[in-house]
Amino acid sequence: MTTAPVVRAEHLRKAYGSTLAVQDVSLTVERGEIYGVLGRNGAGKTTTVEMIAGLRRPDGGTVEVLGLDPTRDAATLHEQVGLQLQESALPDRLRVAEALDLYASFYADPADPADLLDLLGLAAKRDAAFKDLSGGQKQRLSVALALVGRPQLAILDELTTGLDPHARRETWAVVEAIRDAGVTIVLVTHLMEEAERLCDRIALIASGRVAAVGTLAEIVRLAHGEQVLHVRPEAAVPDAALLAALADVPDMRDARVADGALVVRGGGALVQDALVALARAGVRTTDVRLERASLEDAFVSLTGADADPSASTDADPRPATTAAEV
Ligand SMILES: Nc1ncnc2c1ncn2[C@@H]1O[C@H](COP(=O)(O)OP(=O)(O)OP(=O)(O)O)[C@@H](O)[C@H]1O
Repeated sequence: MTTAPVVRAEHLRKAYGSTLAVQDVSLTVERGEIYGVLGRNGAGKTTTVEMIAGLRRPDGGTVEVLGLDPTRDAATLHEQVGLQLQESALPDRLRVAEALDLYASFYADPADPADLLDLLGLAAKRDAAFKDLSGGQKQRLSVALALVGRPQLAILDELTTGLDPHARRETWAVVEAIRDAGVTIVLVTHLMEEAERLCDRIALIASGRVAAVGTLAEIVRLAHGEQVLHVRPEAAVPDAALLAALADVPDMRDARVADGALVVRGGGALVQDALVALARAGVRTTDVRLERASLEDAFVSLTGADADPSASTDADPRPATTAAEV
């Protein structure tokens, strides 16, 4: 098995007229991973993956997929790359099994449609017409169609947009099953929770550029350091006195008081150093809690974007205090 990356994109650029959709995107997708391309609507995610898929020719930069040029070697790559694009539609009356058989006929060595229907939980729907499928079932069928050519790479764009939380979770399980079957996946999403749940590595895209790339843990660390410490003083202490007590804590990036509790962010030996500094200042503490900074915090910090839950039109299973979308 080769260890060469499945996708290697360098300094990709693409404009539509005067709109510079992708300004400078470089990314490398390794074999076997689920690679997330995460960003707000209009950030340039779809344009990026369309260049990777060979559907658009870059204005600048280079892209290689499985060692080939997606535009020049489109015919060869068609057999190797499965593509599920946003809002794929099929004729209303086409039945699930018919659609799969039709797509299978495009390939020399297709997957067994029955196996795919099992994998995607659609076996009971094999005779259902496209128009009678639920949103989640339609999405899963579109994934099945992307996989029928037995691709090495599957590109899945906004796979769960518009699905309810239950259908979304089912679809996530399918993506994991596909990865476990050996397919490398590029997953375009604007859902934080989806990226957190599924992706081995993530490229955060903002305004046509890569704001950060890495594992979730790396991105969070890059943005905030590793730790967020919440401490509540036993007795009321003026805010200024609390903050003054922490003034010399090494590796502290931020400290603030909210509702009488201190929230301290930083790296290194933050917890120990902050608690010692408070003790030295005579502040007795209770309710000490350490929190992992979330991907959403990291996104806001790295891209300067304002995570605004009201911008969302999707059902979001998480509490309203956290924005699930970027
Ligand atoms: N065919 C097109 N013609 C003109 N402008 C386009 C076209 N496709 C995309 N754009 C513009 O390019 C920018 C990037 O769009 P793109 O679809 O790549 O972003 P995205 O991150 O995938 O967003 P979304 O999640 O909304 O699809 C946006 O400003 C968009 O309006």
